[in-house]
Amino acid sequence: MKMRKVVSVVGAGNVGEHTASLLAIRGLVDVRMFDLPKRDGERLIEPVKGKALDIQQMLSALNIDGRVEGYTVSPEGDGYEALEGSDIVIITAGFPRRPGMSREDLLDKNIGVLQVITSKIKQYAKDAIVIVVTNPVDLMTYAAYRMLGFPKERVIGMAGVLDSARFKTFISREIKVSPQDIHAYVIGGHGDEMVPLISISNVGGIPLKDMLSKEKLNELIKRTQFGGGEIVDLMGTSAYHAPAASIVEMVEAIVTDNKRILPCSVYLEGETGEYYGVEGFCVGVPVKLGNCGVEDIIKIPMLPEEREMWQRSVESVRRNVKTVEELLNARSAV
Ligand SMILES: NC(=O)C1=CN([C@@H]2O[C@H](COP(=O)(O)OP(=O)(O)OC[C@H]3O[C@@H](n4cnc5c(N)ncnc54)[C@H](O)[C@@H]3O)[C@@H](O)[C@H]2O)C=CC1
Ligand SMILES: O=C([O-])CC(=O)C(=O)O
Repeated sequence: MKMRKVVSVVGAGNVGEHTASLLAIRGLVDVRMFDLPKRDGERLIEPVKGKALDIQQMLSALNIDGRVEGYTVSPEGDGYEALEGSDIVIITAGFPRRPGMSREDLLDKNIGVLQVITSKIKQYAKDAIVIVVTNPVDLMTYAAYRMLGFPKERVIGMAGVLDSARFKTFISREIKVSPQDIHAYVIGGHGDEMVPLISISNVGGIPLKDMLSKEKLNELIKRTQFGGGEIVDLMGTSAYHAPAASIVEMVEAIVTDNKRILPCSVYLEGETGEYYGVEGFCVGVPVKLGNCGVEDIIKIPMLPEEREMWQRSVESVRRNVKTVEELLNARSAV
C-alpha cells in the first residue's frame, strides 16, 4: 500500500525545480519531476534526472526522508508513465514571459504544451488533483479544465496565493510588521487588473485602511498588480522563488487536509458564479482547500469600488476566453 502522497511536477524549469525542491524539503510527499531533454552541443542531456538526483542528495544532507525522481519526456508525450499514482500533478511546463511581454502573449504557445500534458494526465493520473501554474494562468486553468474533463474541484490555478504574498510583503515593509500578522487577499484575474481587497485586509486585526493613507494604499495596490512585471524587468525572466512557495502552500493544504482559505483560480458557474458575475470560466477567488481539492468557494464581501475593480479584472480574463475556445476547437479538429 502506498503510504506517502505523490506529487508530480511537469516542467522542471525555474518554477518547477524550485517547487520540487521546496516540496522535498517539507518532507511531506514524494516528488516526481518531468521535463524535456536539452541539447548540449552534440549531446542530448537529461537535466531533469540530474535535478532530481541533486534534490535527493540534498535531502540526505539535511537528514530528510523522501523520494525524488526525474523523468525525461518528449514534446509529443512519450515518457509520462510515471505519472501513474500521482495524487497531485502540478503543471509548470511552458514559456515564461520576457520584458515587454504580457502573460497573454504566451497563450498560443503554452496551450499546445498544455494539450499534450493534459492528455497524459488523463491517461495515467485520472484521479489526481491538478494545479495549473503555466501562464496566462486563468486561461490555462480553464483550458486544462476543458481538456481534462475532471470535476471542477480538481483543477486549480495558482496565482492568488502569490499575489497575496506580494501584497503582504509590501504592507509588511511599509508598516514594519511581520507578514505573519498580516491578512491580505488578492482576487481576480492574474493580470494588471487583479484586485487587492483593502476592505477585508488587516494587520493584527486592525483594518489596513486605518493604518495607511489612501495614497499609500493605492501605491501598494499598483505595485502588487505589477508585481510579476517588476520581477520580469529586473531578472529578464519571471519570478520563481515566491511562485514555488505559493504552490507548496496549496499542496500542503490539500495533502494535510487543513482546510485553508486561499485565493485560487477556479471554474465558476451556478450560484457562486452568479455572485461573482462569472459563468463558465476561471478566475481567482477565495476557496477552501482540502483532500478533495476545492471544497468550498467563499463569497467574499466587496465594497462598491472593489466590485468595480473586480468587474474590470473579470472582463480582462473574459475577453480572451473566446480565443481559448477557438484554439481548443482548432486543435481538436486537427
Ligand atoms: N501562475 C503564476 O503565478 C506563475 C506562472 N508562471 C509561469 O510558469 C511557467 C514556467 O515558468 P518558468 O519555470 O520560469 O519557465 P522555465 O522556462 O524556466 O521552465 C519551463 C520548463 O518547461 C519545460 N517544458 C516546455 N515544454 C514542455 C513539455 N511539452 N513537456 C514538459 N516540459 C516542458 C521546459 O523544458 C522548461 O524546463 C511560465 O508559463 C510562467 O509564465 C511563473 C511564475 C508565476
Ligand atoms: O509575471 C510573470 O510572467 C510570472 C507571474 O505570473 C508572476 O510572477 O506573477
